Amino acid sequence: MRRSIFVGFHRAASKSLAHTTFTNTTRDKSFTENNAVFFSLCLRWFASSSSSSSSSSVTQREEGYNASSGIASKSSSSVVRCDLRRGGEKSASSSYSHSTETTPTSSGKIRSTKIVDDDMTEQQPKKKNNHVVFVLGGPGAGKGTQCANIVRDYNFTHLSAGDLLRAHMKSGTEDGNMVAQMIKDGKIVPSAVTVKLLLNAMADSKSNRFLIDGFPRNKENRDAWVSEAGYDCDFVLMYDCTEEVMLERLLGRNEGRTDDNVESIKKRFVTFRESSVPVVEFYETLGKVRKVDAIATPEEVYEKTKESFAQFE
Ligand SMILES: Nc1ncnc2c1ncn2[C@@H]1O[C@H](COP(=O)(O)OP(=O)(O)O)[C@@H](O)[C@H]1O
Ligand SMILES: Nc1ccn([C@H]2C[C@H](O)[C@@H](COP(=O)(O)OP(=O)(O)O)O2)c(=O)n1
Repeated sequence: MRRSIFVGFHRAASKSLAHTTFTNTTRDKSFTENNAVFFSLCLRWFASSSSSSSSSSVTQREEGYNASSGIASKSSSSVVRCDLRRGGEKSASSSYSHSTETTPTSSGKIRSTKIVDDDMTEQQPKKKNNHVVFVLGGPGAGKGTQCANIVRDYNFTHLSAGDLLRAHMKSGTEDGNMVAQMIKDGKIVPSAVTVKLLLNAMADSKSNRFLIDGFPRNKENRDAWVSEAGYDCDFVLMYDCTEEVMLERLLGRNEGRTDDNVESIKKRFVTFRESSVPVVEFYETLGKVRKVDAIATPEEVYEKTKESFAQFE
């Protein structure tokens, strides 16, 4: 904890230095004066924080996150940004435009992986104490089938991203038509559309346990979720299945879907391999993936699934 606070302190100091350097016209004089004042303030701060016990520091920080104070949201966005950079994705600023002064600068100085992961867990506030489980797996792996069992036994609300998108495509709007074409082509619909549908559905629900099925389909989906929802999932339930088995299941599904034909299915498999597998791998680096072998009878798959829900009994 002390180390985390110190890293924040160090970062704020670096940022202040950078700011001073680039904005002062009478650079040398002002630089020296500003930094003398700044470091004197820092020394005072450090002396006072050293005198308080470490347990009270922990309590204060935890309380800060729960209360969603300004300080808490600063720390939180700062940490998520580090994580994004580690994943080598798009620039943090484009994804988190609500960021504040404590956001890491472009100097790219990032904390160690261990500390980032600890902070991910500590700092993401859970809105309304929501529990969110992302359910992933290839097309036809059996996600929807197993979600129905979990809903029955563990009091979860099931939100299928695919179902929400299919309802949306029937709206007849331009947006809906675009979604229809993308689904037929096995493509992933822009995250803004999907995340909005999911968050609206959650807002309409009184539940605080959500199974979000078929989401996030790619890293962009995941980043948009964290940005908009403000928190990550509890864990990812991943149904592992071969394409051969999935193809056979999809061709026998018979739900009248526009994408359950050989041509669309092949495209969906490619999309799954190229976009969805990497997001599962990303969550593996966070230790959040619970894999279930999906090549068995539905009952056997469910027996394995239940192991991940013991905490919800
Ligand atoms: N373990 C299983 N064994 C055999 N068939 C299954 C199994 N799980 C699901 N199915 C069937 O496979 C098809 C696809 O399952 P579904 O749950 O809709 O997959 P997903 O939601 O992952 O696309 C459905 O017709 C379903 O009844
Ligand atoms: N997060 C998501 C989830 C689904 N979609 C689109 C693209 C998918 O091929 C279709 C169908 O998804 P759905 O989860 O219902 O079905 P499958 O797992 O492919 O059987 O919806 C999306 O664009 N983004």
